This record gives sequence, structure tokens and C-alpha cells, in this order.
Amino acid sequence: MFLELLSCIGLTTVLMCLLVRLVTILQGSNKTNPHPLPPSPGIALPILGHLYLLETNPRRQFTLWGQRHGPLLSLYLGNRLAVVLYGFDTIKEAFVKHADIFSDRPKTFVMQALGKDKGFVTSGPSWRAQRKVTISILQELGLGTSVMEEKVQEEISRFLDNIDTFHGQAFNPRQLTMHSVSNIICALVFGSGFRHDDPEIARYTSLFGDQLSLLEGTVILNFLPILRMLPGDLFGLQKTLRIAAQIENALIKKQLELRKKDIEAEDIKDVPDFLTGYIREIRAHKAADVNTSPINEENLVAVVANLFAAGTETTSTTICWALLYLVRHPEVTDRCFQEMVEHVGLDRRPTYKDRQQLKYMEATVMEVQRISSITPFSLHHTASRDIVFRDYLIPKGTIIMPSLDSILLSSEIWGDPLNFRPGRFLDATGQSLVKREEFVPFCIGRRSCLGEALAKMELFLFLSTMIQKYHFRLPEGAPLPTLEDRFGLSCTPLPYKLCFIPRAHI
Ligand code: HEM
Repeated sequence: MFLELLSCIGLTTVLMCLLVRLVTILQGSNKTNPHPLPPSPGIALPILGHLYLLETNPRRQFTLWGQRHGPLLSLYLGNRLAVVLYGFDTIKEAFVKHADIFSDRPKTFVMQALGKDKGFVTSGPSWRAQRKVTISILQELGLGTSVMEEKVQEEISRFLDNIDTFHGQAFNPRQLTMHSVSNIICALVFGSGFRHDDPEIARYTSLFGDQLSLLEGTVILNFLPILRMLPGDLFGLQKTLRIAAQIENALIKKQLELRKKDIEAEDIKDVPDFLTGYIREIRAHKAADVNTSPINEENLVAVVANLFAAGTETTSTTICWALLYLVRHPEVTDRCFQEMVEHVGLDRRPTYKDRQQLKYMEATVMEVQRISSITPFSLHHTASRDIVFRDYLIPKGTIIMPSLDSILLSSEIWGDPLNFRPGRFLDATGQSLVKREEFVPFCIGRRSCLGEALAKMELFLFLSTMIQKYHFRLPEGAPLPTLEDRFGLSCTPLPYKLCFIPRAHI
């Protein structure tokens, strides 16, 4: 594909770039330079950089490069220099010890077009303010507590009803789980403004899914600027922007205006939802006469969109991986079920408090997150200034890619990383969880996932409830679903179908 692209580009441009790249390479390989760039996997071509080396699913390739060149690897993604960090110590040193330098997000063409430098796509004081306010409102809303659990449990009831409409027939659980976890974000963000039977809201939340898939196609525009000149909308950028504007105007801003009216009418003091909490913060900042405060409506809209984007795809992908591993490992499913029978019984649904007894279940969720490693490079960071890190130069603006695969799938850390073995997270008695700091599916440092508490609650409750209620069966004659993944914003399982047979029917 890249060779075809090359042929579209004028010869003069190629030669000019070749010259520039040659100079860069010579500079980079200058042995007298006391601090060179980290080693790279091969020659960087003009325009393409190292993109020509990448396979469609480059995970294994990056792992091999890490073993050969790590713990730091530099490569050009088109015209952008990127450094991949390998191993727990390296990533911790960068994101925790040097957090001041490694906590920014890179400015990319697509994110700028979409985010207009708002919400969580930003860096510096604006991002810090969004993170602080968001965390404090989510805590007020009871993130990780029984208040939040009520919302999750309500949605699980609807999820089970939806599964039952298939009457044991095979279906791909992806869409249902996406729908349910985005309803949970809706309930969190819009509170009483969100009605489950509102078809308009359902339409816009499903558009979020479309937008995320479209976004994947646009990523190449970040690295090969020349492609932006091609006529038409080959990479779907215009379509992505249109959907983003639709979601922003017809869903988020509309709900925002409704909420503002409610607040004026009722003079609401406590915080029933995220919108109300953020509006209250905006007013507090205005009252304090902080005119330039980043706590404003534009950022509110962006933060809400970010919560949807960050909180739906990831959680639903993990649930789909969990179901896939559970059907491949019936002995694990059986043990989770036996534990459920012993500690919870079958007369009531499991609660989040039950995880104190359901240790094997909790270990199973952790093992799914470890082995599926759904965001192998986390989200990209950038260096906010030049730094010499482990004797290599990392220039300001370099894209930083932490290889979470190099931790979650490391033989040195886990011994047998490719075996699905929840017991690795339990002590010898099998009664207590072993917490490992190398368990990093939410990454580490100042940028680590701020939805971690909600995600853990959702994963535990959705999966334990499904195990309590159903046998997971493959359709008659279907082979075991493959462990191959589809590389994208998060790494998803290839589509598969399952039958959910109520245990009571067997
Ligand atoms: C299994 C589910 C989830 C996984 C595996 C996951 C993983 C991650 C990862 C790897 C990052 C990037 C951290 C970094 O850049 O260093 C991240 C960021 C983020 N996540 Fe999650 N996440 C999940 C669920 C959620 C949920 C449910 C929410 C919201 C309620 C959420 C909100 C966010 C936000 C807002 C950020 C950006 C933080 C920032 O830039 O400061 N995530 N997540």
C-alpha cells in the first residue's frame, strides 16, 4: 500500500525529502554525539519514515524490536519521531519519576481537528484543571461506591433482558455490551436527563461507536501530511468530523441547555450528574472572576465526549475478551461459578461487595485484562522538552509510546504470560489476591486512566452476573474463537458468536 502511495507523490518531492532525511540519519548516527537518539529498527525512508516496516497488526513486531533493541526504540512514523518505551522500570521512570516531562499529549492533526485543544486531549494547566474537576465530580457522584453500583446494576438488568431476547440463539455480544456500557456513561453524565427509552439518545450514543471506528482510518493523516491533499474523503476525516459535530450539538449541548434550565428553576445544590457538577464549577469560577479559566462550556462538551470515547470501547472490548477466554476455558468458568454458589448462592445477583469473597472471580477479571492487553501502547504521550533519558536524547515533541505489552505479556514478570491462568493473581491458599505493581492495564503516572474504579466495577459485575446466570456455548459445530486480535484504537477480538443458555434450563 505504501509503495502505491509513493508513486502518487512527485519525484522532486521525494528527492528533496530524501536529502533532508539523509542529513537527519547522518546526524542521528553521528558517533561523536554524546547522546544519540535511541536505536531504530532500520532505515527511515523519505516521507514514510519506518511506516513501510509495519505490518497490519504490528504488535508482535514491536515486541521483537523491543527484545532486540529495547528498552528504548526510536522510529519515524512518517514525519514524526516516536520513541517506544519497554519494560516496567523504564515506563515507571518516565511516567512517575519524570512525570513533569512525560505527561503531555502530542498535538496531532486529527486530534486538533476534532478536539480543538479541549478536554483531555490537551496538556498543561488546562488538562490539569479538567482532570482535577472531573475526578472531584466523579467522586462526588460516588465513583466506585454503592451509589454508582446502583446505576451499573440497573443497566445489567436491562442487559440480561436483552440477552434473553435471543432465547439461547448465537449472537455476537459486542453490540449489546457497547450499548450497555455507553448507557452507564449516559446515566453518569446526564443523570435524570437520560431516559433509556429515548430513541434519539440511543441513536447518538451508537454514533460514538461509529466515530471510534472511523477515527482509526484517519490516524495515518497524522503521520503522512501529504495524504491530506488527496481529493475526496478517502480516510473518512470529514465524516468523522460531521459525526463529532452531530454528537456535540444534538446530544451533549442539547442536554447541557436542558440542565442549565433545570438548575435555574430548582436551584440544585447537590450533584445528581456530571453535567450539573461541571456547570456548578463553571459558575464558581465565574463568581471568583477567573475569566480565563479553562473550566468553561467548551471544555465541558469536550470532556463529556472524552468520557464516552474512553469509557465505552475499552470496557466493552474487555468484556468481549473475557467471554472469549471463558468459553475457551470452561474449567475457569466452572470454578468462578462454584465460588459463586458457595459465597453468593443463586437467589440474588452478585454485588460489588461480594468481591471480598469472590477472589477467584476477581483474579479472573485481572487475568483477562492482563492477557488481552487491549491498549498495547496506552495513549500516546509526548516529551514537553528535550531530555537525556537513559543516555539517549529524546527531543521535545517526540511521541512517546509506552509498550504495555512489554509489561503485561513479559515472560520475566509472569513466567508463562501466554497461558490464561487466573491463579497467578492468588496466593498459595487461593484466598487472597496478590497485587502486582506490574499489573498496568490502566497505565501509570499522572495520565493514568481516571475511569479505573468504574471500569473495575463494571467488569466484575457484568462478568460475575453472566457467569451466575448462563452457560456460554459455541454454536453447533463452530470452532473455538481465535485469540488473534484486530489492531486499532483498542485491540479487539475478531468477531465471534456465543449462545447464552440460562443455567436454570439445563
Ligand atoms: C477496561 C476499561 C478501561 C481501560 C483498559 C482503560 C485504559 C486507559 C488507558 C491505558 C489510558 C491512557 C493512560 C495514559 O495515557 O497514560 C486511559 C485514559 C483515560 N481513561 Fe480509561 N480505560 C478504561 C475505562 C475507562 C472508563 C470507564 C472511563 C470513564 C469513565 C475512562 C476514562 C479515561 C480518561 C478520561 C482518560 C484520559 C486521562 C487523561 O488524559 O488524563 N476509562 N484509560
